[in-house]
Amino acid sequence: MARNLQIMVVDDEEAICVALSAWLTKEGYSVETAGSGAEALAKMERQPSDLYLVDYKMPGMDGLQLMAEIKARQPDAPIIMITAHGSIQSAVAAMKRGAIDYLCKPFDPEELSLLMERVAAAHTLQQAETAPDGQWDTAAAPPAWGGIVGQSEALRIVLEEIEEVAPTPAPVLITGETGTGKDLLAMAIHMRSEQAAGPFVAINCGAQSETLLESELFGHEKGAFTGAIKARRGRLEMADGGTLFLDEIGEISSKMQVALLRVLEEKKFCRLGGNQPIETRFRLISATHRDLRQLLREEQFREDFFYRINVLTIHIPPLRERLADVPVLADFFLRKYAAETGKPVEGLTPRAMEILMGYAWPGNVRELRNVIERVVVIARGRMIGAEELSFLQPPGDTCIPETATLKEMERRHLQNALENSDWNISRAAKLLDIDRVTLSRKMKRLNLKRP
Ligand SMILES: Nc1ncnc2c1ncn2[C@@H]1O[C@H](COP(=O)(O)OP(=O)(O)OP(=O)(O)O)[C@@H](O)[C@H]1O
Repeated sequence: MARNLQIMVVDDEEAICVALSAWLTKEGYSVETAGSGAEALAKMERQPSDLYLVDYKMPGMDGLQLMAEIKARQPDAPIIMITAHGSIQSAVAAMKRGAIDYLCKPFDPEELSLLMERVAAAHTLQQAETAPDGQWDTAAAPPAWGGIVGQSEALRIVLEEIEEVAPTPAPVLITGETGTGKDLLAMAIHMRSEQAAGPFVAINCGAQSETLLESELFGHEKGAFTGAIKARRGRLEMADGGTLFLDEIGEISSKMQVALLRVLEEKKFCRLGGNQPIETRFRLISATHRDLRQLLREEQFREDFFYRINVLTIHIPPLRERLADVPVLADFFLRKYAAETGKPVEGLTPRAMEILMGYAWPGNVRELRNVIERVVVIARGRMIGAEELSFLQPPGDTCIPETATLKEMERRHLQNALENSDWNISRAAKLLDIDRVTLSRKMKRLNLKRP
């Protein structure tokens, strides 16, 4: 995935520059390297970066001196100091002089990944906030919201609710159909919360088996189970001082609900295979596309856990109930994919837009994004016409009647994807942009079987 962040890595050890550059490039960032402070400043004159990763100990100009030089030229530039393992003093010195964080050598890829995501999110938000005009053009519109595009009244209300709940420490439950943007909303809450400077740690509870989820959340000690060759921190630990986002919370087992409830109440836990309590304090945000009250009635969800995670609720309506967002989202994705693919596509014809507005979007914004990506890739001219969107109007019996229930629509939609993939679950899941486990679960629930 291409990310909108230019990073400069400054280190006199070439191996570190090469390794960091390769890793960050793989993660989708644009990277430039410099072997000394002087080289970094020269490169910066030509092309300033959005983020600087600077080694503390370098011959000639050291990390702190370089940081002062960068700040003199680019006062708002975020700088992360690279320090040797265990060198807490240098990390503290760097933070005191304005570094936003520090990284210890050798690098923990997971930590690096989280740190970069946090910086990238802050950067997107800052860019949106300083953009001359956002998508919101009414006087009552909220300030720009990093990455959240829309102009409907329904979305405006949701964003207002976010402004209200974000600064409080209370757990938030975000509900809404799949693909409505719950992840983006969770991130927006984090960015406006007291923990904004801390980590935002997300985990999809529905995408993995219970054992894996448990070890991802709690971490484990060395030898806790076969294959645990070294100790590993879990997400509960990583989220300390920040936000823990539990996506697809409706999918977790009763046993896991009990375990998490205990952590939420005691604010401490033990890694798997360990007996040393570890303290952790985080803001909890959960999300689900399921009706948790229904799950409560069916006794598939615990009441105590439900009330614990559901102190504040934010509901994001499906796209078909906020059609005013469709044109701006379509335009946003069209520009994005045109820029990424280098295609000279400029817009949609009025008839094409009518088709988008008339479609039910069972997969919500994610589906709209995928549709636009697809039509940009196949586009021949500068405008996308109705014929390029004809696949949104399935012929004959696959046509979904206007009175269809959501469940029927979901079933038809999944069936279409499965038929288009010869009932290959991996391919269909990719087409639908969900994971295999979720698709298999949905198939079971909707009683969808290969004919
Ligand atoms: N208002 C929006 N503006 C821009 N992009 C959006 C918006 N809403 C959703 N998206 C994009 O649509 C895709 C799906 O959004 P997201 O993953 O947040 O949905 P979700 O509700 O969390 O889905 P799921 O329940 O499947 O996890 C993402 O690529 C996201 O960036």
